[in-house]
Amino acid sequence: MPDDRRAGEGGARTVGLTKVYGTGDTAVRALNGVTVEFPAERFTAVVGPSGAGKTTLLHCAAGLDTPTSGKVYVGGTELGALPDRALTRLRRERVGLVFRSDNLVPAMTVADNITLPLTLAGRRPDRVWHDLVVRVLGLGNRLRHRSERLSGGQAQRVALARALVTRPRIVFADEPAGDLDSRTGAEMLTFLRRAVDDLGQTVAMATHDPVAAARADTVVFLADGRVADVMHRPTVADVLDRVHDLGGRP
Ligand SMILES: Nc1ncnc2c1ncn2[C@@H]1O[C@H](COP(=O)(O)OP(=O)(O)OP(=O)(O)O)[C@@H](O)[C@H]1O
Repeated sequence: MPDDRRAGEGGARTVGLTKVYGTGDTAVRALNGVTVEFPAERFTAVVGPSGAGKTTLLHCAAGLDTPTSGKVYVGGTELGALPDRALTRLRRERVGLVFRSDNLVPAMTVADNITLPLTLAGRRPDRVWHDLVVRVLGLGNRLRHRSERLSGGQAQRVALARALVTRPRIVFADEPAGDLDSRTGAEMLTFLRRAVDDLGQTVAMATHDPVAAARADTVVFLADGRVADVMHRPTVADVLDRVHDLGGRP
């Protein structure tokens, strides 16, 4: 589903991003000059050991957290230059989020959970796009189910559909398979791939898992808040080797 506007303006990128939590002796430099590209219509994984800054990077890139310095662009728009209301709107309409154990509203149907971001924004779904997302994610026969009856893997797929329904510029996924067993986790990664390959979406995913990372088109290695390496067309063995070279387990 690529469109020219999307291809022309790119997915998202950060330039010299720094994030310091706290002050004085207790200050933690979670990001230290991170320049990274999440190209349009590509699947990018961010890998690194615990505390490397993966979640902080995704949160800053998604406009959920404010960097201490540096810039974030979603499409052609610089987030730091936006007034609050415009930032809220961009976050709602241009960014999709999928987190570990994502919270669906349990008493609502799958259908209503998927369209929730649009309902909150007072918008109607684009039916053609909505139906395509539902079909590609294999949720067509679940739409009337109550969300509390879903398995963990199904719930994550609904969370992905909810992230995609606004047709965002980019979907940020933080350990989206982290709470799933390995088979269901692998399925979730297949659906993230489909979001890119079949729907022309852009995905940025943080993970500890080299097997998950190898499903991406590009892997960005983070260590101590810095980009340590970027690998294109990764294999599991290459990711494992690189993680080992960088001095640790992912
Ligand atoms: N709200 C916060 N206040 C203070 N320090 C924080 C906060 N959030 C994160 N940090 C610190 O920033 C650093 C980076 O954390 P972050 O959660 O981004 O890493 P991560 O790579 O996602 O780790 P994990 O894989 O364990 O989730 C860590 O040292 C963490 O303790």
